[in-house]
Amino acid sequence: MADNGPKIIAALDFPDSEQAFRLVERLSPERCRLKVGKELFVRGGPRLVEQLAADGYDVFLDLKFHDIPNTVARACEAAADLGVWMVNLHALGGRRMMEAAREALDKRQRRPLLIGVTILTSMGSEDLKEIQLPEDPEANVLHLARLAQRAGLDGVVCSPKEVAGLRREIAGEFRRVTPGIRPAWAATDDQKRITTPSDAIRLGSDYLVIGRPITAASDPLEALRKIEEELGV
Ligand SMILES: O=C(O)c1cc(=O)[nH]c(=O)n1[C@@H]1O[C@H](COP(=O)(O)O)[C@@H](O)[C@H]1O
Repeated sequence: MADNGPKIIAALDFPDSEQAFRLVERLSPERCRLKVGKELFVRGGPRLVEQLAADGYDVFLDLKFHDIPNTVARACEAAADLGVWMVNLHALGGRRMMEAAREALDKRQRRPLLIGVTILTSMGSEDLKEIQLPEDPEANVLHLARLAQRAGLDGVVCSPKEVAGLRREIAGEFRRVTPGIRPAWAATDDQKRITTPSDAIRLGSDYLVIGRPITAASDPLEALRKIEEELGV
């Protein structure tokens, strides 16, 4: 369901704006989209997000909102004011929370894509058992994705491992945004449900969120180039 733009979303998980901009100034909006998550947002603030958007980048503001419906709806409006392309919330916040966010964004002329995080890609069966959720990650992802679609969301974040099931079960225009991407040459880190970039595309991911394989590489641009080569772009 992705548009024709780049499928790679580079996660700018840097401790400060300077480091983020050092990489960004060597990229281009035609090459990748950018994700600003909690670490960089808390350090760099909304102005950094506005700057990236003004530079022509599609910005995914990844703050994973999870709160009462009113709070999340207002936070989504604030995100939209920054001119971001995509914003996310935790589907585990429930249907009413997701609906409130969608309704708030619907009042606007132009709105970001609203995406629900299902089960974090860092979680495996043991982690789910501990919090008394069904142990099968895919069953949880499918359930939460159906709920998200009914609440009017534009898609979900999940691992590429669950994408094939989502394609079978959920019809229509529903984006599948997948972190948990690890080229064969990269470390797994704290991620549990992972695939390579090419497998993620083959399985049907619309967008690949990639952080440390690029940002922690000794040569981030070379790492990105190798990923593009693997994807044939
Ligand atoms: O919403 C996200 O972007 C997200 C959801 C999820 O389930 N797992 C996940 O890793 N992410 C984010 O995707 C990025 C993955 O980074 P790396 O593991 O370094 O490639 C991080 O910025 C995470 O915050």
